[in-house]
Amino acid sequence: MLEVTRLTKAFGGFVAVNEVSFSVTEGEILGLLGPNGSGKSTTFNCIAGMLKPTAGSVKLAGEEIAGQTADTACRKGIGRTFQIPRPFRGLSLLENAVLAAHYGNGGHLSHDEAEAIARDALTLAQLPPEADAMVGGLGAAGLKKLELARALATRPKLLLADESLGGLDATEMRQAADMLKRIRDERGITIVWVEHIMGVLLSVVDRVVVLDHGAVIFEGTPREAQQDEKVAEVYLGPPETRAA
Ligand SMILES: Nc1ncnc2c1ncn2[C@@H]1O[C@H](COP(=O)(O)OP(=O)(O)OP(=O)(O)O)[C@@H](O)[C@H]1O
Repeated sequence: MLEVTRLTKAFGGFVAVNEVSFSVTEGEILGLLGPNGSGKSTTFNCIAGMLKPTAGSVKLAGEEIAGQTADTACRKGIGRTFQIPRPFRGLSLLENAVLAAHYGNGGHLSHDEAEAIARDALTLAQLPPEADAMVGGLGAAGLKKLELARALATRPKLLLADESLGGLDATEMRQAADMLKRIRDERGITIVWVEHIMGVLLSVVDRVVVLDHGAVIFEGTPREAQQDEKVAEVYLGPPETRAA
């Protein structure tokens, strides 16, 4: 469904993403991992149309989408969440999701259609779909859920989830991971999930791609990732510096 080939993004002379290639099959959950600054968000932003790649190809269902704008990517079926949620705080949860539904569908929906999609997205994200539920009362976990609901309301085929666990406690992380799995299992939405921590992600994803310094250093199953020396080095440092 998604084919990223030799994707490269340079900022001036600095190459943040260097010939990154990976593919995602329909219905899969792929974990895109790597330490801070390894190029995960830049890769994401090139796929979602927030950044124009310097070189390389991004194909969605066989169609080249590299260099297209974010709204084109969204209308072609790529939904994304952001690391730092920025909802419209003066609006209700439902109004936030309705706006996302209109945006993701090119403004072609009637109000009733957009509202039905928005309520469904809020319910899927385990948020109250009632018209009077406001953003103000949400904590970190609630804001992450709203971020997810807004992305779901665009009716994506491919969901790019950016650091869905940031700022959550252990229980909330487990719930967030289970929610992404349920979204894939129940709706068949393909997911690329970016995190800098491995933790609970490994129990949910089908496959893992690990970036370091802008390049792919590992691709395989979660079990293989846990046993891979290069992955351990990136996360834990060289063997001689690790605690016994
Ligand atoms: N607009 C930009 N201009 C210059 N350098 C940038 C820009 N965006 C990102 N970078 C640099 O590119 C590198 C990769 O950044 P990126 O945000 O993609 O990493 P990341 O893996 O997502 O990190 P994190 O886990 O902290 O979000 C970093 O060194 C970062 O400083």
